[in-house]
Amino acid sequence: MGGTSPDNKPFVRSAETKGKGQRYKLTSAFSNAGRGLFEAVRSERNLRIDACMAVVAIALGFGLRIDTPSWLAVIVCIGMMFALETVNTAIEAVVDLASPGYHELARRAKDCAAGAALAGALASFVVGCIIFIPPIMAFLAS
Ligand SMILES: Nc1ncnc2c1ncn2[C@@H]1O[C@H](COP(=O)(O)OP(=O)(O)OP(=O)(O)O)[C@@H](O)[C@H]1O
Repeated sequence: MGGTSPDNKPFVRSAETKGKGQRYKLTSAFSNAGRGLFEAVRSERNLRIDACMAVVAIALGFGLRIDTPSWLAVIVCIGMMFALETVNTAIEAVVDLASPGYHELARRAKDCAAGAALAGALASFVVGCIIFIPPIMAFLAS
């Protein structure tokens, strides 16, 4: 479709053909994005921890019958964490490609990407505390 890589693996769309108006099927775009998410979850411990936290939050949400605004906050936090960790994984891969050896800019890029994921995780933790602690306390007191 769009040429081959040096090791003969087909590009869905190469940088060369990108600007020439070549059609790119929506199904291919979804399949590549899904593969990226799957690979990130498989390779990144932090994403697997996020997935476990998401399952716990959803179970608590059903168990404690949280309201619609709380569900919206939980869903946004889960989506934000998966997005940030996946972008962090992408940045790590690009940095490793561009700078396999030590470089101060590589360090800064990776530290900033990790910092973004940490900021999202801290915000999600606070949101989780605000949503879940009051009903848990009420449940324990009853
Ligand atoms: N090429 C490099 N040059 C300079 N420092 C680097 C380089 N690669 C990694 N580092 C430093 O090592 C840290 C860990 O990098 P690594 O690639 O192991 O990420 P990681 O442990 O998978 O991070 P995360 O937990 O965010 O997924 C980076 O945050 C950075 O400070």
